Amino acid sequence: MDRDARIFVAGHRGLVGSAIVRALRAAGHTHLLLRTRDELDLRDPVATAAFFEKAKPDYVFLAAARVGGILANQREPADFIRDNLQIQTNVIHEAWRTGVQRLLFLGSSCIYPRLAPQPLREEYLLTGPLEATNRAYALAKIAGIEMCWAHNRQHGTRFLAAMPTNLYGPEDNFDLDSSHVIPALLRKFHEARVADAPSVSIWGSGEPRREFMHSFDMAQACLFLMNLDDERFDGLLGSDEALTGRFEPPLINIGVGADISIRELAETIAEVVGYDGLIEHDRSKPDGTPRKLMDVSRLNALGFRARIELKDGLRHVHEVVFTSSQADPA
Ligand SMILES: NC(=O)C1=CN([C@@H]2O[C@H](COP(=O)(O)OP(=O)(O)OC[C@H]3O[C@@H](n4cnc5c(N)ncnc54)[C@H](OP(=O)(O)O)[C@@H]3O)[C@@H](O)[C@H]2O)C=CC1
Ligand SMILES: C[C@H]1O[C@H](OP(=O)(O)OP(=O)(O)OC[C@H]2O[C@@H](n3cnc4c(=O)[nH]c(N)nc43)[C@H](O)[C@@H]2O)[C@@H](O)[C@@H](O)C1=O
Repeated sequence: MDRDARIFVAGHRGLVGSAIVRALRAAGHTHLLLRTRDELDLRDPVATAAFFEKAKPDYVFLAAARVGGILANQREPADFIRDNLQIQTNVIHEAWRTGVQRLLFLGSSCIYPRLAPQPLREEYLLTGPLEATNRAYALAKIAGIEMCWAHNRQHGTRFLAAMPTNLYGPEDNFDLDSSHVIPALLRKFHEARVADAPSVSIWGSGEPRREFMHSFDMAQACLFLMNLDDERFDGLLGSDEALTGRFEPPLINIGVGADISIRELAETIAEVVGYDGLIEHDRSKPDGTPRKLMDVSRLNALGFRARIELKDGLRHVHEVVFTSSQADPA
């Protein structure tokens, strides 16, 4: 991407979008196109079309979505499938119509079957039943992958779908009902330490395993992919199965390649925060998928590796969010 390229970061105030904006600015990009949801609701096809016609982006990072943790996904499946289908349909369609050079669509590791072999390889897409707690969200994301693929096949576009593992970082959602596990536990343990509370309750059995990546590394991976030379980028764009006989969607996993149990995560967060009380389990809350470990060999083979160790990343987020330090995680 040239430094003066017109780059639309959809969802630029979110966890991932804000990290992408920081990474783009650090790399010297000056022509960033940024709109809040109030300025441009991407569920609205007319407003989205008008924006693309006027702003004419060269590149699009599609990090706008309805996002939430296990409970939000379970309680509001209609909102999750509707908003995400609408946002991605409008953005992908307009990106094709207005001649965007490259688009990066962000999906999620929950697109893979609930009981897929581990680590999760890109080829496991559509090979089995999905996890019930986030099936609506996952199906919207799968539709997004197919939309990128269909546009590449029919229109020769260069739209790539990246599937990140579970993410965390400074601009996360820290609401205890709707957030993901890391922001929830950072807040719960921090508040318990301040209040000198005897115990902290975590959801589920603590046995599920998850892989976590800091939003700094996630943003670096996104820029790395969008900056690949044509030969390597085009090599990720999938083939036409009807012609080649091979199932090759335009799909690449983003992750760190290592996971831990939720119980171990809770113990690590307690240590980072300095809390030494008891950890209890609220078994009325769902566990979700037993394990989601990404196979990141395709990304690694291209030359990208995540840099931030989980404990360092947790310390960074705790400092920035709960002690107002502006430390750089890398
Ligand atoms: N967080 C995670 O653990 C993971 C996230 N992902 C994916 O990464 C991407 C980014 O997620 P994340 O940064 O965590 O999400 P956030 O919830 O932090 O941010 C979402 C962003 O999307 C914008 N947005 C939401 N709805 C609309 C809309 N209707 N019109 C315009 N903008 C909208 C929000 O805008 P505003 O700020 O103006 O409200 C916000 O900036 C998503 O595609 C998500 O599925 C994938 C795997 C894991
Ligand atoms: C990224 C991914 O995120 C979602 O899936 P998830 O990985 O299951 O998300 P989660 O981070 O909310 O939970 C991870 C694990 O942690 C446990 N857990 C313990 N205590 C708390 C707790 O206090 N809050 C939360 N949220 N979880 C807790 C929780 O019970 C679960 O076992 C998808 O819906 C979908 O959005 C998606 O793609």
